Amino acid sequence: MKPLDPRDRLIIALDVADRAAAEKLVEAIGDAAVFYKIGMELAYSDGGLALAPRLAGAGKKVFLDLKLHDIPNTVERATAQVARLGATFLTVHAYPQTMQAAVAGANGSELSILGVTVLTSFDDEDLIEAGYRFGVVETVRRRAEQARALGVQGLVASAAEAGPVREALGPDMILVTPGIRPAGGDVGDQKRVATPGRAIRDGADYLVVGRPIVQAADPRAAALRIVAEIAAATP
Ligand SMILES: O=C(O)c1cc(=O)[nH]c(=O)n1[C@@H]1O[C@H](COP(=O)(O)O)[C@@H](O)[C@H]1O
Repeated sequence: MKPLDPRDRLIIALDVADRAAAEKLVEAIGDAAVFYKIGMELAYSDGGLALAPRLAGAGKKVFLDLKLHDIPNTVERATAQVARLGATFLTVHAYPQTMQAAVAGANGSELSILGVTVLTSFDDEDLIEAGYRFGVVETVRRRAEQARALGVQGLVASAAEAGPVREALGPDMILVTPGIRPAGGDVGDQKRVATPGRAIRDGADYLVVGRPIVQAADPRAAALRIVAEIAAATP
């Protein structure tokens, strides 16, 4: 289950407005990557969600980043629907009720559930502002422990706290880290970022990269550079 080839560890976020733009990007990336994330922007566009079975049928891996969060009955039934789309990963917010329901909904399918711990655009102050009792590292660690106890397959967290998260998860759970920026890259709205090399060295299994590839003048070259950095950091 864990990726061995550096190329398999890069997940490219197809954060584009429509299916045609996404197809064009996948075509341009070619064999530089195999794993693609369909997030809210593309999923809610006309035919965006239908791209998941299309890509899976073409031999790509698909991460459906729908960040489900609702009452357990709704999450379980929605997850069972998503499980028919051929995706490898589905995100839900890492609340215990939500994670438990998603695991039940995916039961018996190929779909793995990833709990989104604390968004990488949040820092300690943002959590306090939102009414949380703990800062980022403690909140992520607690959610990691809850996810593990509930049999969730993996977590999404920033590479900035990958070390303590990996400790809480143990070696087998999947750790996916967005907020990846090549050294000196524009951070944008992200607050907890790390370079590809650091994320891998600190225990990430997969890196999610959007704008540094999607908005690059040459997305394939940008993807190849990140895969090379992953390879250089892989023991
Ligand atoms: O669930 C995610 O993938 C996610 C979680 C998180 O905490 N932070 C985060 O940035 N993401 C996603 O990862 C991608 C990061 O995009 P870039 O900042 O452009 O590389 C986006 O598609 C986000 O929706």
